[in-house]
Amino acid sequence: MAKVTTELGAPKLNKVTVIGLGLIGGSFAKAVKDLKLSKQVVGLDNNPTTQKIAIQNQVVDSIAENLYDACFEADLVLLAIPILAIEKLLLSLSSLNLKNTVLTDVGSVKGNIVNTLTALTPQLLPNFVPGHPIAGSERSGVEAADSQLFINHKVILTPTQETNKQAVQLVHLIWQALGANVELMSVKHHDEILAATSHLPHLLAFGLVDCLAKNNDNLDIFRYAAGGFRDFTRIAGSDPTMWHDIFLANKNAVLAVLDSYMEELQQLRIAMLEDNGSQLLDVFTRAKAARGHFNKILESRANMTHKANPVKDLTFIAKPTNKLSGRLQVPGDKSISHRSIIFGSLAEGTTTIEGFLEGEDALATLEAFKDMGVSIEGPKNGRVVIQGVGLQGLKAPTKTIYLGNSGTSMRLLAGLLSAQPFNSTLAGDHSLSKRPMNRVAKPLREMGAKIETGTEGNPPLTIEGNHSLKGMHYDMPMASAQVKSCMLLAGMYAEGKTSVTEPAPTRDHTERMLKGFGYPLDINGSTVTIKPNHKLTATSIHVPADISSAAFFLVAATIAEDADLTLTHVGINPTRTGIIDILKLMGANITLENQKEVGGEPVADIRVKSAKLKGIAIPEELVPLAIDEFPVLFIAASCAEGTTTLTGAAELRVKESDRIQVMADGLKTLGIQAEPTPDGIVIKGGRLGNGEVWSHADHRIAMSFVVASIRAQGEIRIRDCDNVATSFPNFIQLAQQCGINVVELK
Ligand SMILES: O=C(O)C1=C[C@@H](OP(=O)(O)O)[C@@H](O)[C@H](O)C1
Ligand SMILES: C=C(OP(=O)(O)O)C(=O)O
Repeated sequence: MAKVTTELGAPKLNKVTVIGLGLIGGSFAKAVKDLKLSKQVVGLDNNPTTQKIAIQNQVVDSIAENLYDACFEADLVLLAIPILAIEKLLLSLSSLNLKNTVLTDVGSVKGNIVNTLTALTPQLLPNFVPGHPIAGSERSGVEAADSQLFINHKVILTPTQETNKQAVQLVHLIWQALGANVELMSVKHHDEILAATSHLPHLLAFGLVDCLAKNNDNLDIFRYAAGGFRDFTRIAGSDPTMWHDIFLANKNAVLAVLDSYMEELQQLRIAMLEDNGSQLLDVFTRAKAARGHFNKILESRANMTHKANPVKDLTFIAKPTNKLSGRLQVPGDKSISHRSIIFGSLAEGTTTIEGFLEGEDALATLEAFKDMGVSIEGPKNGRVVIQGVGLQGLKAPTKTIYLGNSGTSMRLLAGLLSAQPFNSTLAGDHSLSKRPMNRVAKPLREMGAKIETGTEGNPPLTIEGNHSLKGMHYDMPMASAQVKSCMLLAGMYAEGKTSVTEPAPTRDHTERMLKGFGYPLDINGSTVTIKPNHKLTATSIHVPADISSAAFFLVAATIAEDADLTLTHVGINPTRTGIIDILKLMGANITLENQKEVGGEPVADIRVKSAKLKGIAIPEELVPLAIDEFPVLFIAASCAEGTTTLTGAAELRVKESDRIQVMADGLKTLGIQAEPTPDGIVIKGGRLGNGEVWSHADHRIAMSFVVASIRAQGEIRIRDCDNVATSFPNFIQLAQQCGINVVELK
């Protein structure tokens, strides 16, 4: 098998062959050729006109005379012919003795190909990587070949247990080099998803156009047809032969989704017949909300065109200032907001939440539960009302659950969904798609869960339902409240007891909230134990202001020359107050006023005044208690006299960005000596200069550099700030309100 050169992540091959030079085959060949991924690119197509155009348009280097020549010593052969023709081709290929050649295809149905391989040509199975680029268009033919066709499109690979891992890696890398986002999936799951999202809509479009065209008045119908008709039937212009093949090959999955669609139409028909407006309204409102969510997914995919061609690139311009004052209430706690939705949905009865964070991360969790059939009203001014469905009441989501930028949503949901009687897929944005998920997948698998991750243990997560879990004891290798919470959620459904021991205390909101919902659990030192067969009873929740958001103002007021600022009603759960302890060790002037307990969580008003800071060695035991606050603590360290050293914080490298490296880069740009180490950083206090820094789409980095501007010598331009909305949507307004000199560049 060809040696894959991973330099720049792109393979270097000797010979790539494409059989079938239509739009997809031609575009693949042209892209491989343009990017010089192979010394030769050979095409095979039995249409002489296609052969001519392929050479003329430099889609391939040469056209082979026959299958043998085409495949001889090829490293990779891509089969891009109609699905039903593949069977015959596989039989011919099996007689060629293709020892080291990797085969892959582009068909939009995978089951029939894998069945044929298994039944008729099992010797091809190890080197055959079934694939499907989702990049079709109603254009067709080699003349439409476009080497950019796959950029930012998904390619799904559905290797079987027999598929050779190196073969999968080669195909993965080559698609990646063509700009595609590669995902792995089981064959069955792929075919069901495609039946619903692509095949059914095509069937409907073909059917509607045919039905109207048969009508005597069709001329008038087409003449007056408006945008709705055009939008809905665009895909009826697709290649009839190709679609004929697809429907026959994926018959069962399409019939299943067609039946449920026909039932839905039947119900809509009855609702109209019976003048049941409220039912119509219900369906349309639900559909509109779902479509709105889908738009967000599309938008965020578009955002993945990031860096080279950012669709949005929110820039903050921040300038020095001296005086900060006033009373601010920052938005609700993100960790508690996530958990309020999760437990409210799983409870029996109606849960009301006040102070919910209306940021994108917490809203992603909220949407996920709506996708699973939970009725949730709001948020409206921080108020959310959830009609809980009970521990066994979630419904199968009809599509991939999209969790945007939110690691907490994905890791907590992984535990819950592993124990459900239905399949689910969890996906996220560009940043979340790179974050480690084996930390939850591994222990969940030990409990009996069936989870697939991306090749590097990253999202998407594909979770197979209907596997009963067994309780276990888990000694967590890292201090992570997300892993702990994931295990506790799975433990509510597992047979026997599930216990988790953490290496250092982490935020305990899950434990507190479980108790608040009346679910028993046992906490003994660093070990939490949970058992199944209890229930959650609806309650009301008051989410305190997020100390992780307040942190920006705690540092801002400390480093400003003339500051006296109060942050009201902030959660001061002792597993979250590392920021206060660390700042105080550095010499900050922080006092807690008005302390009380609200809904099981301690809160206080935090008053902070200007102070002269000194560098310290940050005690390692405080690291998990301030884990999200380090970017802004690095700004405090830059303004301190002397050196601040952080160790034991390698976790910072796997957050929304590598927070050690990204902060070090930004601080260096501003003239501060900041030396990253594998598990921390060494920062020498100095004068913050001015310049342009990049947040790498990390909300906390963006806000931290706004804080830095207070003591800068001039203007700081902070790029890539859109994600501030994930945790702190009104950050700029509150910053301006207390005197920070910052604006969004429009
Ligand atoms: O459980 C939670 O709500 C969180 C736990 C922490 O992550 P880890 O568990 O990965 O440390 C933290 O960084 C994150 O912002 C929120
Ligand atoms: C790490 C964070 O969140 P999450 O892991 O939920 O993406 C954060 O908010 O800093």
